[in-house]
Formats: sequence, C-alpha cells, structure tokens
Amino acid sequence: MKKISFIGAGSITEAIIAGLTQSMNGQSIMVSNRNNRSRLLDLQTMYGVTFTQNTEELVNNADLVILAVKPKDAAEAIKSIKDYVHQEQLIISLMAGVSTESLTNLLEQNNPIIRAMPNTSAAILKSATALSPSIHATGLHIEMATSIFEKIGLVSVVTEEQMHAVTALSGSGPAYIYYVVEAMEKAASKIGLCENVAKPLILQTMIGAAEMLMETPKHPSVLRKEITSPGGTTEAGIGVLEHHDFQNILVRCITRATIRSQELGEGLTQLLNKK
Ligand SMILES: NC(=O)C1=CN([C@@H]2O[C@H](COP(=O)(O)OP(=O)(O)OC[C@H]3O[C@@H](n4cnc5c(N)ncnc54)[C@H](OP(=O)(O)O)[C@@H]3O)[C@@H](O)[C@H]2O)C=CC1
Ligand SMILES: O=C(O)[C@@H]1CCC=N1
Repeated sequence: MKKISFIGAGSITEAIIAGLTQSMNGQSIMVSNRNNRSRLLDLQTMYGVTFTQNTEELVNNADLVILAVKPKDAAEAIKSIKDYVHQEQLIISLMAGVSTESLTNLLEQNNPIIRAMPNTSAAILKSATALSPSIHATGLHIEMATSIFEKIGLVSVVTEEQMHAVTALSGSGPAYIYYVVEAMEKAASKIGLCENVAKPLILQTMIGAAEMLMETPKHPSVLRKEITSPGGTTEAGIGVLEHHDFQNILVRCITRATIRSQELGEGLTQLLNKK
C-alpha cells in the first residue's frame, strides 16, 4: 500500500480522503496544514488518517506527497518541505494554474511531478480527474498517480497546456451544477412547491438526465428536443433561456475560469522571476 502525505487539509483534501478511505486504510494517509490543528483532529476522527504538523515527518513518511494548498501559498508550502523531499519522490500538485516548471523551480530539484485536477465528487468516488505529467515523470509515475485517482473516479491524462481548460471545466464544474440546482430550488419555492416535494424531484431529474447522457449515443440537443413539444411548456421555458443567451453565458463562465487559472499560475511565475 502506497503511503500518501497531504500538505493542506481543506475541501479537496477531505473529498479525496473520504473517497480513498472507502478502499484503503486511513493509516496509510498523513495530513498536515499550517495552523488549524482541530481540523486535523476532525479528519483523524472521521477517516482514521494520521496527522502531523512536522513537515520532515510528513515527507519522510510518504511514497508520494500531494500538494493541496491554494496557489498563493505554494511558495511557502514548498519551502517548508523542500529540504526533506528525496529526489525520486513523486509530488502531485492539485493547485489550479501552477505549472510544473514553477514547482520544479521552487523545489530546486528535478522531482517527478504530476499535476492532478480532481473535483469534490471524489468524496463519493465520482471525481473526474485530469492528470498531466512533468518532463521528469515517467510512465511508472503516471501509473502510480492513475492507480490512486482511479480509486475515486474517472481519470484522464492530458497535456499540461490543457490543464487550465480542465480546471475550468471539470475542476470547478460541480459548482456550476450546484448553482443551477440552487436556482431550481428557488424556482420551486416561487411556484409553490415545498422543499420536501421539490428536492427529490430535482435530484432525480439531474441523475436521470446525467445517466441518459451516459447511456444513449444521442447528442444532448437531440435529447432536449425529445422533451420539447411544439407549443408546450419546455419550449416556453427554454425560450426564456435563449432570450437571455444562457448557453453563451455558460461559455463565458468557463472561459473566464480558464483565464483565471492562467492568472493564478502567472502570479507565481512573476514572483519567481523577481527573485
Ligand atoms: N476545492 C476544490 O474543489 C478543488 C481545489 N483544487 C486545488 O486544491 C488546492 C486546495 O484547495 P482547497 O482544498 O479548496 O483549499 P482550502 O482553502 O479549503 O484549504 C487549504 C489548506 O491549505 C493549508 N495550507 C495553507 N498554507 C499552508 C502551508 N504553508 N503549509 C501547509 N498547509 C498550508 C490550509 O491550512 P490552514 O487552514 O491551517 O491555514 C488549508 O488546510 C487549491 O490549490 C485548489 O486550486 C483542485 C481541485 C478542486
Ligand atoms: O476554485 C478554484 O480555484 C479551485 C480549482 C478548481 C476548483 N476549485
């Protein structure tokens, strides 16, 4: 069993741990953060993982180290581990936008690095995770990362250039869906349905539509047209979405998130260039 150490104990770390511990022993996972000890105690209680705030112990204990801090904290987090990291140790970074080149510069050694972009559905083994290897990562490192992220959902290997787009699409993706559900819940209340009635109907509608997309070869627009009777309710509703250019708004949303990923990476590159 590979030993995994997480630097950062926030939302995505918890989602991955919740997923991984369904098939592996929590004792193989060590977690750390910067200050919040009670958060580490909570993760230990909930998932049986171990924790430390001693970075030497954290790194020495691990076959692979997962960096799960915000991009703005990358430099500080890597500084705290770089003296303990062995050159062959696999580093997996979950950070949006941060390039393997920046990570290598911060580490000041040529470790194999793999960027991974999972999403919080990891908690229920439904993450869509993209992996992209650095030039120092071999096929064996990609296999090692794949075997871990496959435990929590689907894995796709992409190029590093594609990581900004993947971050915007599937890393942030669950949030867009939750936003739509929030709107459907508001609508349900406005049209007179209580939460007890509306919520299961909304969720089953979401699941049913997602599974139809998985199981039929039909294009989403064809599935949509099958629901849209001429002069009916769906046509009336979609007419409002089209009037407000809803699809284009979603395209703009995902494009803006892609640019934000680039900006997050450039922030760190500029910091490194100033040194
Ligand atoms: N949330 C998501 O859905 C996804 C997030 N990501 C990426 O994962 C990363 C983490 O995101 P998320 O979990 O949401 O963030 P959170 O803000 O929830 O958690 C950040 C964690 O990092 C810790 N931390 C900060 N600085 C240091 C440091 N120097 N050393 C050790 N630990 C430190 C914090 O500890 P403390 O509280 O003690 O300060 C906290 O536990 C981000 O880079 C993000 O881009 C990727 C995919 C999905
Ligand atoms: O919002 C963020 O920056 C991170 C990356 C993908 C999901 N959450």
